[in-house]
Amino acid sequence: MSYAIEAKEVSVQYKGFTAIDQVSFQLQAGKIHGLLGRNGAGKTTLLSVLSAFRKADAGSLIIDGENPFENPRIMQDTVFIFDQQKDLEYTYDKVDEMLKEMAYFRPNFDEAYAFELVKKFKLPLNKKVNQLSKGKKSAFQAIIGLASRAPLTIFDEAYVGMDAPTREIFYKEILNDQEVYPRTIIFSTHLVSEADYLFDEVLMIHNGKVLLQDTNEQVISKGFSLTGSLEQIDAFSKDLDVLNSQVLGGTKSVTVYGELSEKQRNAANQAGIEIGVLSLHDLFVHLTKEEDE
Ligand SMILES: Nc1ncnc2c1ncn2[C@@H]1O[C@H](COP(=O)(O)OP(=O)(O)OP(=O)(O)O)[C@@H](O)[C@H]1O
Repeated sequence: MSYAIEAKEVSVQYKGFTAIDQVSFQLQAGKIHGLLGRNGAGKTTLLSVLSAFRKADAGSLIIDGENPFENPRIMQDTVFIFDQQKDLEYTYDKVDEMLKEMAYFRPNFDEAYAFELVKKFKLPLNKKVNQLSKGKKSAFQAIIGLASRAPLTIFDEAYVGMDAPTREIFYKEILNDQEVYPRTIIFSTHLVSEADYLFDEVLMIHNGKVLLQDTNEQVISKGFSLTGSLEQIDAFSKDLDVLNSQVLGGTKSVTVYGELSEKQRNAANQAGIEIGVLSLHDLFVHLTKEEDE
């Protein structure tokens, strides 16, 4: 089971400051959506609306055909995992006790899978949750998020404190379990380069607005770099959407957002201009660059 989401002109304000500014998008059910945005872009605010933690100030939000706010069915089927290090300081139950209790709150919670994950993440079962290290607390949260198998599963920078090998286990588990038990997953992150292979679709936000939304494949296909002599690149790129440029001696390299026609590609090849691919990380960095950076 997985939920589709449709947001229309959703806005959220904090005392007059617009954190989410009339955003509209659709998230397809059963896909992994990467939510990318810089610090303060509005990711957590948006996710707290999608998980019905807070009500939008304007616009409409429909999840699986209904408004999720104060909606017991949708709320029970939504899991929102975020960095709860502070709250977990006051959780005195042991890891195994907590995991056993989860089945009362989460209709699809798979206890056997949760304990399998405990082994993979090497969590000490009989330690109290508040005594876990930072990374293990995040792993504990990730286990709840995964084993809940909720139709709408939201991970908001849920990897905080996990070391690189642990994050790798987390990412692989998302992919593997999603394949067997498809659900709608939204995964917000700054660590774009290491997590980009997870995403079916990408929603990029900037200053509270949607910058782009497309399949991961489409987004990546729209970015490329051109490298050649300064004069050649200047001439070739004058009508292109250049995001960034670098000059090294007589060589110039530009990052471009858009698509090259077959004719342009042939012309570039003939002129000896090198066409390179860009990663989602490169595009994210270039597309969200501020004027003074
Ligand atoms: N409770 C609040 N009161 C006032 N402003 C807030 C509040 N929470 C968030 N904001 C502001 O709203 C904007 C969006 O914040 P949000 O936490 O949603 O961003 P984010 O993309 O999750 O950032 P980060 O990547 O740094 O976690 C920021 O400018 C932030 O300062």
